[in-house]
Amino acid sequence: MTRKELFKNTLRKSVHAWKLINELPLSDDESLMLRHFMDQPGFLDLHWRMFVPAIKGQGTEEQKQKWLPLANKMQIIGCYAQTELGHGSNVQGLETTATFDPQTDQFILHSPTQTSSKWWPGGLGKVSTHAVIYARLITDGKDHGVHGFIVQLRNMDDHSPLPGITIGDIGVKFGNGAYNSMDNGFLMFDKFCIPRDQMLMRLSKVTREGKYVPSDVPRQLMYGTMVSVRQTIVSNASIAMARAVCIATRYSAVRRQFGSQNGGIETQVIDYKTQQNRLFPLLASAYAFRFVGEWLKWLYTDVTQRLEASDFATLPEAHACTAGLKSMTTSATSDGIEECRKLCGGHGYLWCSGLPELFAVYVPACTYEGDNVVLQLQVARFLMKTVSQLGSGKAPAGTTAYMGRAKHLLQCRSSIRKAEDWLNPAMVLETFEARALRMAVSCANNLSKFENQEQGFSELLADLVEAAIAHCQLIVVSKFIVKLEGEIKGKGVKNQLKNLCYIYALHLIHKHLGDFLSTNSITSEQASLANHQLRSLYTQVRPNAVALVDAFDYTDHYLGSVLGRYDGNVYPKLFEEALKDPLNDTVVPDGYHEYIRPLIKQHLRSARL
Ligand SMILES: CC/C=C\C/C=C\C/C=C\C/C=C\C/C=C\C/C=C/C(=O)SCCNC(=O)CCNC(=O)[C@H](O)C(C)(C)COP(=O)(O)OP(=O)(O)OC[C@H]1O[C@@H](n2cnc3c(N)ncnc32)[C@H](O)[C@@H]1OP(=O)(O)O
Ligand SMILES: Cc1cc2nc3c(=O)[nH]c(=O)nc-3n(C[C@H](O)[C@H](O)[C@H](O)COP(=O)(O)OP(=O)(O)OC[C@H]3O[C@@H](n4cnc5c(N)ncnc54)[C@H](O)[C@@H]3O)c2cc1C
Repeated sequence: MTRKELFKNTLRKSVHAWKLINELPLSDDESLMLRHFMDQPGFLDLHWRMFVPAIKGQGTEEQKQKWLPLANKMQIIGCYAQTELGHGSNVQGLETTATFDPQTDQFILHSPTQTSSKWWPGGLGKVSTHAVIYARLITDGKDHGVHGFIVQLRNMDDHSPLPGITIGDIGVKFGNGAYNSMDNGFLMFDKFCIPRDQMLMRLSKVTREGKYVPSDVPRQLMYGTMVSVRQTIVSNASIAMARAVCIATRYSAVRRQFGSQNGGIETQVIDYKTQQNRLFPLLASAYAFRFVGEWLKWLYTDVTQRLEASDFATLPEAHACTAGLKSMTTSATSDGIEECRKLCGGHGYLWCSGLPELFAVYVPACTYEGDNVVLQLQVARFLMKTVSQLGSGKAPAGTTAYMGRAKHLLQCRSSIRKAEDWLNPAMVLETFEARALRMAVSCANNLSKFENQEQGFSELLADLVEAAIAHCQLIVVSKFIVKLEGEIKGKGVKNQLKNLCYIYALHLIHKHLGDFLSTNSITSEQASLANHQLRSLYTQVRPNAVALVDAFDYTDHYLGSVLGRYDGNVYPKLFEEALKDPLNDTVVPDGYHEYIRPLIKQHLRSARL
């Protein structure tokens, strides 16, 4: 499809999905599922996942009563317009202004520079009638920082931009189809006026007289919509990873190379330990991310309930967990999808393998909802704060509770003696805790050598990110272990999940061996034992690998991959796909007479053939 066709077709699908949701009707969870199977980024994502939650989270009761019924019936379509051409990560650096005019009781929205243009918001370019706009609030010449506003962008009769608004699509993005179904947009305001009651005023207010009334709740609640989406992105990472792994595992069982004896069949590539060493940790990650996603959903629900009761104590942890896990799981999944493409050899590079499109549509997850490095630095700040409070009498809680055992974890030596000891959950956990704590404490010690903490922080950024990743990996491993300790129906299933849990943990040790050795969390002998155990786990997973990906229950239609077909009938179908290519419509290609024939003829003449 051309870009225009792709965009229009996605509009068609989105509106059809919305019709089904109402007609059947579907519950909220079912509606999310339907969107998932629609399987293309589109304006519904931003309307439901960001515009509506932003109003719910930051609007007053009156604002919710006014706007939510319209949004819930999709009589208005909204998006979330925060990022600007010049500023994305640095939200406090946004330039768009919203200046209160007491004479008209209005805010004047203005884009003072080119870099202040909104740039990137999905659904903004061509579809949205409304947006939640983030702009600097100015009253009486004073800048109060960034706040949210509900703004109508387009005329409700003919969809034209309202006077004072310039709006459009930012152009083609990575990949052929991928994210190009979405109208990520730009937007500029030229002194555009909105009524005062369209500032989202649950957190802070501007009175009729133009007085700014700050809230008595943390201003970070303004970032709540991002926290909510980051949480869902973790579960989505599992879905995308599982999809790539399903394709690569099924195909690795079909594909044979070398090893034929006396004219017999060749070896299935899934039997090579190198293939297993690349594939099975990704299979394990798909399960691990699913379980940590379930836990994160619980954490998010818990913090939401606490916030409603004005208990803000767990907000920093919820922010650190959603930011860190969003970052860690999306980076691992993007890398994992690419690894799965390589695991499928040359055929993985074919569009019909389903992997190139999956990669192209998935990889921006490392950037949207917060650049992955920037987000890990938020985790690092949280860790440094926690370390600095050790010994102050304030016991670390939640995911940093292990830091409360700092004295032990800083000096303990792993008691792993034989390979099977690596199947002991307490020993594995302690290894990850020791490594995470020691990396965090080492950063804190190095920071303390700087007179200026912020300067020290900038100097140590790379180490801080590594410490944050170590903490996030510990969370994933520990939540996998907790899952195993809970109720899992079926002993066989539990055994399989145990294998995957240890593959996940031991492979991380192998991959980040430098961290584990340099922090003396394990010895090089213990590292060898971990490798030995890993190989044995691969052997145990091998006979069940295909069943473990079938368990994801993806249809062939959803996978969209010739290589990942459930029936394994890969080669005939590759031919069928090839023959569908427009280049094969004719035997002699268009251009032959124009370019190939004259070239050949010229050579034939000169060679006197
Ligand atoms: C085939 C498949 C197809 C599709 C895929 C399927 C499904 C998709 C699934 C889900 C996707 C859903 C939606 C669509 C996807 C994309 C849409 C994308 C939308 C966007 O990208 S919106 C824009 C997002 N932008 C960002 O994330 C910006 C990142 N920057 C920030 O968040 C902050 O500015 C930053 C960097 C965290 C903080 O900057 P700064 O240091 O300047 O901090 P502040 O001074 O502002 O605050 C300091 C203080 O506040 C704490 N804090 C920061 N953030 C939060 C927070 N969110 N909650 C709580 N607390 C927070 C921070 O720790 C500091 O605390 P301290 O003072 O140290 O105690
Ligand atoms: C597909 C897609 C959809 C999007 N949808 C929306 C949307 O609906 N609404 C919306 O408002 N926005 C949206 N965005 C924008 C997105 O949120 C931002 O792109 C994202 O937050 C990153 O910001 P940036 O582009 O400014 O990156 P930058 O911050 O410019 O990052 C560039 C580089 O600088 C590094 N860097 C930046 N700051 C630091 C630091 N402090 N320390 C160390 N390194 C740093 C980063 O790691 C990165 O390597 C979308 C983006 C994409 C790609």
